[in-house]
Order: sequence, then structure tokens, then C-alpha cells
Amino acid sequence: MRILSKKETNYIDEQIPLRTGLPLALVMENVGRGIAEEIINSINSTNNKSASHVVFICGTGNNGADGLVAARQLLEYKIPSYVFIHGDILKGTDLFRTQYTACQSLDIKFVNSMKDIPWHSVGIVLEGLIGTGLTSDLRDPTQQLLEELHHWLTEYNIENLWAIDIPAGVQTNSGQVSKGTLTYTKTITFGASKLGMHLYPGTSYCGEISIKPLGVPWESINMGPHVHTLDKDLVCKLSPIRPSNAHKGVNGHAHIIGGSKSMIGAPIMAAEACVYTGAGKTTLHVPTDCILPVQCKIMPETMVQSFETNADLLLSLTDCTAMAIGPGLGRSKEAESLLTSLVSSFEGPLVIDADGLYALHELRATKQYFIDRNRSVIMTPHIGEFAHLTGQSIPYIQSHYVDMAREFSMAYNVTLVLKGIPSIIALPSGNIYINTLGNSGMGTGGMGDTLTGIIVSLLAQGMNEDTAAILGVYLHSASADFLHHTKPIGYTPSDVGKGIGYILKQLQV
Ligand SMILES: NC(=O)C1=CN([C@@H]2O[C@H](COP(=O)(O)OP(=O)(O)OC[C@H]3O[C@@H](n4cnc5c(N)ncnc54)[C@H](O)[C@@H]3O)[C@@H](O)[C@H]2O)[C@H](O)CC1
Ligand SMILES: [K+]
Repeated sequence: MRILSKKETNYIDEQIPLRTGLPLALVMENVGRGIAEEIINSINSTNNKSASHVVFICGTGNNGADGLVAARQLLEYKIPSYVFIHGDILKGTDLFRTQYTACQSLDIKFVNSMKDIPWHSVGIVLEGLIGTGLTSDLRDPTQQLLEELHHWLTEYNIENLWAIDIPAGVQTNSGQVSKGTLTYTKTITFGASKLGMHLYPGTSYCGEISIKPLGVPWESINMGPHVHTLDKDLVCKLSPIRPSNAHKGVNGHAHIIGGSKSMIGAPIMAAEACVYTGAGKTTLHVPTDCILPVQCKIMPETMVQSFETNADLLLSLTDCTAMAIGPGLGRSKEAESLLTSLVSSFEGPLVIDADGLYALHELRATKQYFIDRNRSVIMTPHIGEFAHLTGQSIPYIQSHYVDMAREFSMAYNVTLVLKGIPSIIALPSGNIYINTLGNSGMGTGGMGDTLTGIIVSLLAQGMNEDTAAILGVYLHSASADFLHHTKPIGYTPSDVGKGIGYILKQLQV
């Protein structure tokens, strides 16, 4: 499903009249009908007919105008509304003033104070104060107004607070939330949901998301790369179909490099997940001083080799269809020189994770290799690792999550899996995929190692970097969600790896 940024919604608003000759007022009429229908459905499905009044709290922008259109349309269904306007009507947008004037001759009750609303008979409150037009943190008078609204909702126990398009105070692009923002039970949005509704903390303020049509096809109005949610329909199309005569010689040989004396679990989890995801062969390379414990622990389906020096290792990487480096590698000068040698000499599919990313040091020595490569490298940082790679602070990354991921991916020719809540995949083309699956049980050491194993396995089996990253993130979270269903916490990254085949089966429709 497409998700829109602020720039895209503005562009669509601008282009619809230019391309179709239809006025934006017509689009507003459609979205207003969408809001009205949602209200009518809710009133019809509730037993409490005494709570049938609807309240609109509107600003003087187009978000408020959407509310006025809905209030007008509700009159045809004999549903009365109270409207409170915040701001100077004379300074409102043209569309707002048009709708305001139209409403004056109708049976809509405009109140000057929220005290004048008969709250005891109110069933639904809609907020149309600010939509995608939010410019900065909420200004003081708006914060106070929202505080007052919260007071009335609490006093009269009114549960249904619905946002028009996006809650006032949630930033459309980043999901950052201003002080004073209220928590909603529903957000009725138009055309497509907005980025900030899928990013924390914004996502937890929106409640249920209902998408209403604009009434004009808009998907062909493009202004550059897109953002999508990672949906089952999409990944079904990416799922591998293996010929019935396939054997281990054609199902890929994944090599995983990792491990250090104090960290043997990480490479083991990555290697085992790689096996469970179907690679024909999996070889794990670990330093000589940890090969024995690794051999004692690891599943017999993997091959384990040791290396004393980086030169030994590079020589032993024969018959390699994809490689992953990093899990448990440790932070050392040797790791840094290994990464430099590897990225400059290995041309095949490559995943860099964990300590492998740390060894790149803001890509100082290696960035040109990534840019010049024929194929992108997959990097799978969590936010802390991404901060190290980019030299930016974690709060800065959180408030520029999608933009930073996109810029990094495009600048360095990297297929980026930025692991966070939610994880996003940024492709060198500029397109972004937002993961909507996953659960709190995944917050445990080793989940990232398992993801690396899944992705390198898909690469080894012949998938390209973008597809392996998208499908890998989906399989990982879908497997974890399946486990979470019966065991909310305490399932392990290894359990997630073991479930991959079952999720692949579900994708074969
Ligand atoms: N294609 C679509 O999706 C359509 C969307 N529509 C609706 O239009 C709004 C966007 O309208 P716009 O006039 O650009 O801005 P808003 O009404 O969202 O906001 C302007 C309003 O808010 C005040 N304001 C801005 N920042 C702050 C702040 N930091 N603190 C306090 N107040 C602030 C500003 O002063 C104005 O009064 C979109 O969300 C949809 O609801 C159209 O219907 C067409 C189709
Ligand atoms: K709003």
C-alpha cells in the first residue's frame, strides 16, 4: 500500500485541478462524504442513540474545511452537528471560507465556546484543527484548546475522538509528536495514509486508520520515489519458486563470517537461520580461537571453517554465491582491515551487519567501493549502528527516519535495512518499504543475527539485493508474529529462523 509524504499530498492537491480541470473543492466534497459515511456507520452500529450529536473542532485551513463539508453532508441524514472554530475566520483558506459561508445558512450550530456544547449527548468528536499543514510544534493557544477538549471528553466519558486526515500535532513526515497532542480512537485520512502515521511516536496517537477515497485517481501523479508498506500481496510476488529438480549445487552457497572469542552465538544464529531459509550450502567462517565451541554448538547442517589471518580467510571463500559479514565479529583493527579488503575485492552479493558495520567507521575508507560496485551491498544497522555509520545523533535519525535512510541508500548505493520500530528498507532507487509486522517479543539479543542469516540465504539462492532485503524482513517478522500469537515473549531468534519455511508456504498462493 502506498503511503504519502507531506510533499506528495501537496503535489497531488496541486496536480488534480491542473490535470483534470476539476476544482479541489470537488475532492474536498468527496473526502467530506467519506467522513460523513464513517460517522453514519458508527451511529447506526451503536445502541446508544441518545449520544447522537457530533462535534467538529475546526481550524481555518483546509483540514477544518473538510470538517465543515462533513457537517453539512450529515444534515441530509438528520444528524445535527455542533462546530467550534479556532482561529480567525477571515484569515482562513479560500475553501474554508466558502464552506463556512455555506454552513451559515444551514442548521449547523456554531458555538463560540466549548462550554456551549451539550456534551452529555455527544457521541463523536472530530478534530479538524490542523492536518498536513502543521508547520512546527503546536502553538500555545492550540495546545490550550486541546487541553480544554481533553477536559470535556474526560468529564463526559466520550471515547470517540476522531482525527480528520492526521491528528493535530503529529508531523506528517516524521511521526514526531508535539506537546499537547491528544490520543485518538480513529483517524480518517484521504487517498492514502501519511508517513507519520506509521512511525513512532505518531502511530500510537492515531488509533484505527480509515482511508477514504479522493474521488479522482491519484496514483499516477508521481513526484519521485515512493513509500510503501510491506504487505503480504507484495511479498507473495517476490517469494521464490524452486524448480522440482533443484539440488544443493544450484540452491546457493552462503558464506558467513563472524564470531570472536566472547561472541560465538551470533554467527551460529545467523548460519542456522541461513540453513532454515533454504540455502543449498552454508559455511560459517570463525577465527581459529573459537572454532571448537562453535563446532560443539552448531547444527550439523552447517560447515565450519576457521581462519587465522585475513589473508587465509579471503583465500578460502571459494564457491561463494553470497556472503554476510559481521555477527559477533568483534571490534578490532583486524576486523577493520578485513572489511576494507573484502569490500574492495569481493564483487558478489554481500550483507554487512553488526560489528562489520562498526568496522566501516562512517564509510570513510570504503564509500567509493560501494558507489562503484555493480550491485548494491545490503547493510542492516540498528539505529545505534546507523548513527555510527552516518555520524548523526540517534534523536536526529529518529526525527528524520525515512529521509535519512533514503539519502544514505541513494548516496552510497546501499540496500539499507534500518532496524527499528518499525524497520524500514531503503532501496538505492529511493523507494522505501515500511515493515508493518513484528512485535515486542522480538526485542531480544540475536534477532538481528537471524535476520542476517535469512537475507544472505535468499541472496545465495539467487535473489537480487532489494528483493532479498524486502522478503527477508517480511519473513523474519511474520515468523516472529506467528510465535508471538501463542507465546508473547520468550520465543528465541532460533525459533524465528526455524519458522521461515512455514511462512514461505503461506506465501505460495
Ligand atoms: N489530497 C488530500 O489529501 C486533500 C487534503 N485536504 C485537507 O487539507 C489539509 C491540509 O490543509 P492546509 O490548508 O494545507 O493546512 P491545515 O488545515 O492542515 O493546517 C493549517 C492550519 O493549521 C494552523 N497551524 C499550522 N501549524 C500550526 C502550529 N504549529 N500550531 C498551531 N496551528 C498551526 C494554521 O495556522 C492553519 O490555521 C489536509 O490535512 C486535508 O485535511 C483537502 O481537503 C483536499 C484533499
Ligand atoms: K486533524
